[in-house]
Amino acid sequence: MSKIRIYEYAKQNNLASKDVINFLKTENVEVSNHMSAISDEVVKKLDNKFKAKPENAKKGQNQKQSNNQQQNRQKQNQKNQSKPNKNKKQKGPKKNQQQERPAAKPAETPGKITYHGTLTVQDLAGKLNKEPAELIKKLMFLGVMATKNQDIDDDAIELICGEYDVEVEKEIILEDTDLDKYIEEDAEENLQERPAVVTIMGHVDHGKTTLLDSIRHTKVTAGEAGGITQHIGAYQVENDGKKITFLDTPGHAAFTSMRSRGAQVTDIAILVVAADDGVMPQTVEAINHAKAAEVPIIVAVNKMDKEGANPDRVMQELTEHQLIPEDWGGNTIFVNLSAIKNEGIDDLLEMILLVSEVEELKANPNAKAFGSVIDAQLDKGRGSVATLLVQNGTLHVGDPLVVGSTFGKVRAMVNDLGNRVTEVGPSTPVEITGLHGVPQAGDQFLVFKDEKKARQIGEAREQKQIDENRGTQSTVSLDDLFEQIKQGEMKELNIIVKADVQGSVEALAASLQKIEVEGVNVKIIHTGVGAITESDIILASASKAIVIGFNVRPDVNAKNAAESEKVDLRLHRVIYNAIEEIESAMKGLLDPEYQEKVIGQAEVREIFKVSRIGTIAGSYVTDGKITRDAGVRLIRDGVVLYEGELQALKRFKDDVKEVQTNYECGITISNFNDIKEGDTIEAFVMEEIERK
Ligand SMILES: Nc1nc2c(ncn2[C@@H]2O[C@H](COP(=O)(O)OP(=O)(O)OP(=O)(O)O)[C@@H](O)[C@H]2O)c(=O)[nH]1
Repeated sequence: MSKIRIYEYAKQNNLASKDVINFLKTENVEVSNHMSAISDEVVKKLDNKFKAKPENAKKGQNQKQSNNQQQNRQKQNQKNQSKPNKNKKQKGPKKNQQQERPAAKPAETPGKITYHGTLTVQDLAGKLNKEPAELIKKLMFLGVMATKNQDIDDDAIELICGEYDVEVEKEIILEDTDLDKYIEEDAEENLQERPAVVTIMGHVDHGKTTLLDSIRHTKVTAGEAGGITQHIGAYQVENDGKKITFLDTPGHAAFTSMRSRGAQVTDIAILVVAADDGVMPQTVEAINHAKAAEVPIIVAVNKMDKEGANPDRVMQELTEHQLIPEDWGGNTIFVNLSAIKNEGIDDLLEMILLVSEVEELKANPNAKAFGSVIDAQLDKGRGSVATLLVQNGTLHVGDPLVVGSTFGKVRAMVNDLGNRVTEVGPSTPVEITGLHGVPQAGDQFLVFKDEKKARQIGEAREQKQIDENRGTQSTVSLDDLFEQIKQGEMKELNIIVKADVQGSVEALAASLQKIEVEGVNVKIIHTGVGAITESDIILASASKAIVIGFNVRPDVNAKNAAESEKVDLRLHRVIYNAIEEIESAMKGLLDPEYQEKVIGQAEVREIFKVSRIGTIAGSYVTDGKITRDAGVRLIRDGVVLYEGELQALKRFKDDVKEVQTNYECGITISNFNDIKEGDTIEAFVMEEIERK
């Protein structure tokens, strides 16, 4: 791809950069200034405009002697070109194209046209060198009623072009779809303090929802007229004249799934632990999720009103996870409270404000707004409704914006109290309407100066999303690990370890942690006993981690999630192999020639014991197929009990080569008889894969 910049092109062709930029704008090519690089395609466009016809701009001198007549024509052409450029600002791009045309030579129908975004009838007429009226008539015959300035859809454009035998291509600018590129950096002096955004996490039933409600009721109802709060996915409260924003969906799964989409909205995590119950598995998960996101944790020891409440035990248990109270020489804040009795709520809010201060949370309220989607859905009456959290800048009604892979213009805004508002500043949640599509929680949004640009980028992002969904690029994969390490892109390799028993988890994690290759070491971000779950995969995706399963399998949801999130999942039955694989991958020594591929699964429905043969598993193929020469694994409750070979595969009495989905079969496994009803038999083959 050419990396010529506009000013270079202009210089080479004796043109003013401004004229080049103006022309590109009439062609809907996005350029910001004379330093912008332009693609080959755009250069071609410019050549067509500035070189082909006039051919004078740079060669005027030489041609002077050769042909006077031609020169006159050139002058004429030049005039025609410069005229529209001069008054471009007042008249807009579409008129320019029109104005140019009458002076041009008899208009020829082009062989091919390209466009991006949408076209009005007039735009299309211009591109085809036809009169808009002619197109309007043709459209009418095709059953499309449109006026000159109306946008026509892609199908209609194609139909019209077909009528004229013109090839048509819709261009999507895939470069520059990254919203980060458009975020302007804020000067330090423009930054002001902003409210903290808080997420509440913790084990099931430890009181997350009750705490959220309690904070809302004690704080919101007090000051606000009416006091009926809307559930828009987040709310704000005031304490000591300072605001705090709470995300309304408690739990680390939501938190991390947002993070996996690029949204890091939480500034502080409140870890709720019931004083009578202590640290439970999901408490640990929540800690790991918060740590992976590098978010400070405040511990809320809840249910202090209960009889068995034992806050000391909670503290004790949490020290094992490096959350050490200040009293014991650590730096984790613990607040004892009772959500149900509204006790200790003020203390908690005070502590949140304290941590906010330490974190120096700041934003520029005068910038163009950007932030994240908290929640979004399609409403029957209102169309796409999205709750956005403004993270920087101020969002106004009427602002054009790109949100995830969609775009629009803020039509109306409603805050968490159900009031209509016209503008909202940093750390404020607000529900908006006016988007063309429904974004996803965790998507980022950014306000643009004009609607057209928002639309172009929104459409390009949508296209990119579609392409990416088709693609197979993984987040972090052992296959390209070495490349990433070599390029210095990776400092730490994040790993999640799941195994059948705690002993294996610990052994594996300890060995993995010792690996260090070229300054890159392994960081175990989460461990657990049991099958690999969707939550593990989401955490892996958000943290760019690899998941290692030792004697365990992913459950169905996890398997699907790993596929869609492109998380590299490695399953092992020998600890040494797991360690060696990681080490080799980091050293670039991974032998990628063979890879295991699961080809099918069968459910064991009935057991027949035949003394001569052993246990025959009367099975039903639920997925893929089972083949005679495949390797097999016996899985019970997500745990691999045995891995080996098939001894026999039968349909009724006959030996068969393979059995497809939805068929029954009899399976015997070589040297293994401990098969039970409800077990799963998984068939796999070793497949040769292409080396990168
Ligand atoms: N005694 C007492 N009970 C509480 C307190 N806080 C919550 N509970 C009770 O604990 C139970 C669970 O509370 P929730 O707020 O639903 O817990 P949660 O963590 O949101 O639970 P999930 O949404 O299922 O994860 C409910 O019956 C609450 O009434 C408290 O401070 N004291």
